[in-house]
Amino acid sequence: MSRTDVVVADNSDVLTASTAARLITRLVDAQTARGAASVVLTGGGTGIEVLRQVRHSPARDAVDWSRVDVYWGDERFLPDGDPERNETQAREALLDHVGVDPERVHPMAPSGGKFGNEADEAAAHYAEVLATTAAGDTETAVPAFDVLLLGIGEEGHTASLFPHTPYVQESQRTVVGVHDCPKPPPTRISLTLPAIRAASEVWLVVAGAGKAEAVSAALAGSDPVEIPAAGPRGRERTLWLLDREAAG
Ligand SMILES: O=C(O)[C@H](O)[C@@H](O)[C@H](O)[C@H](O)COP(=O)(O)O
Repeated sequence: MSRTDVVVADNSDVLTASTAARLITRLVDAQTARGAASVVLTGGGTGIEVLRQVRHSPARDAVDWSRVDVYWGDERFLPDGDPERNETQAREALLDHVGVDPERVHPMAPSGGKFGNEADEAAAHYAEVLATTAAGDTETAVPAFDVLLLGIGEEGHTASLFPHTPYVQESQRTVVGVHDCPKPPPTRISLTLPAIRAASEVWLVVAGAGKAEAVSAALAGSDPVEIPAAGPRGRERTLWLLDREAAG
């Protein structure tokens, strides 16, 4: 049975630094248990700052980065190398500074690449990548990610699943092309809730008073169609990592 925990840090600096320490420990524990670790990264300022904090942590290299499988929960569908891409920011913040195995880093496709400007095709391809690496891990053809990181927006979006959209209601596909996003850029790729729920642990890392209402609504068990951040849950654990402002 999955459990939900809420941990509140005094401020956003303590939140991101402590989340980085927790992530390092989670990855080391996974590698100790099964020889590898898998993490799903998020975009957004808070999520990227966590990666920067991992990079600067004295404990960073307790992780064998060559045995970490890296995925993304969502991506802005922009040209390769675009500074607004979550992949670009994650590489600058952490991945380019540790010894990850390029074969084990799985970015979502950029626009203008092999899928041109077809975000839906790029999304379908990422679903195939997940199914291939899942190897029967879970019933949803998605790897049993050790930890899946998420941020949330003030109106309750998470990953690129926004309120009252068909994407947050998707129950079959694991990855979708998302169009007309209210948060720029308008076209994205996102894991769906069934894919997110394949993770062993889901961590929602949230800072700032502007998010307090969405956090409160999600924790109160709102309908994910209204508050998508109410939808994610880990198979073993759902962890809300908040600063005091976001905790309300
Ligand atoms: O690509 C994105 O924009 C993210 O995946 C998005 O879900 C983000 O995590 C939240 O919007 C929080 O962003 P902030 O941490 O910048 O508020």
